[in-house]
Amino acid sequence: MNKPVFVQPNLDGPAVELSGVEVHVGRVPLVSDVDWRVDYGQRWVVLGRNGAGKSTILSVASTQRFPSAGTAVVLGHRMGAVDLRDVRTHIGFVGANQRLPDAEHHDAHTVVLTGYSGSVLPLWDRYDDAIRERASKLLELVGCTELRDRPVRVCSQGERARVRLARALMADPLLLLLDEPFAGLDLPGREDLLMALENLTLAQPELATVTVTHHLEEIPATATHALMVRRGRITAAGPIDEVLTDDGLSACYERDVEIHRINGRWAAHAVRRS
Ligand SMILES: Nc1ncnc2c1ncn2[C@@H]1O[C@H](COP(=O)(O)OP(=O)(O)OP(=O)(O)O)[C@@H](O)[C@H]1O
Repeated sequence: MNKPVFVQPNLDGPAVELSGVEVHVGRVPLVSDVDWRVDYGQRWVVLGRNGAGKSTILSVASTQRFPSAGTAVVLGHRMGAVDLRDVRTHIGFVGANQRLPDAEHHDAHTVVLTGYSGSVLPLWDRYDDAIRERASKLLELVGCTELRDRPVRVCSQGERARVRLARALMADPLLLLLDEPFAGLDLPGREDLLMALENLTLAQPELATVTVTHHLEEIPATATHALMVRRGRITAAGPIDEVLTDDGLSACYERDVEIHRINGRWAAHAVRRS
């Protein structure tokens, strides 16, 4: 039997390149013909109706799921060709329903620390003073300094969303994937998290980010590209100013919508015909 080949991220090519990707469950196709390239430094948003296939595409980009057909190259390595466990440690993933299983018994600072070891339980011997300080700084970045000693299980939904983001950043990722990170946040909470994301991308210009969202108000002002998905297929992908148009979004949502842009931020509503 061949030994697994352990590899480190390769920064020469794109952060993610999906070519002809399909994902099937049994004979049911969840997504088909997905061609998508994310370069380092790009900040993508992914839009589409419920069930369109956004999370499925993200699960391939995060290497959690293998494509049924086509090729997926993530951080410079083709899935299926090499052992990706070391590459995976450079991918930050935040999901709206992502549980922080046993870690829920721990305080927020401890939960953030587990992001460094990529473990569910804290591995205390791996956290030196600098790592602990980094966890504190990330809690500060997401506006949660006061949660430091609070058990995560008593934190509100919005507070947990921010703790998840800080945890994902602990590994110092090259690729950050956020699946509906704003779900359940109130307006100030959403704005704080947006600001945290915008600050992050300013602080780490080479980081590639992909954010799935249902609301244009949740698009960071620093977003550069948009991917639109309808019924498992990409309807548009490219620079956000070119693809996030009334026609583009209407085609994606199969509904006439109108987009507004105010001070670099986005908003949309359905066109009502009286
Ligand atoms: N294991 C599975 N078996 C059958 N169908 C599945 C399976 N997993 C996902 N699906 C279906 O695939 C489709 C795409 O799911 P996905 O979660 O990618 O959509 P999404 O665009 O992220 O939706 P939402 O915005 O509602 O989160 C959905 O119709 C879903 O029901």
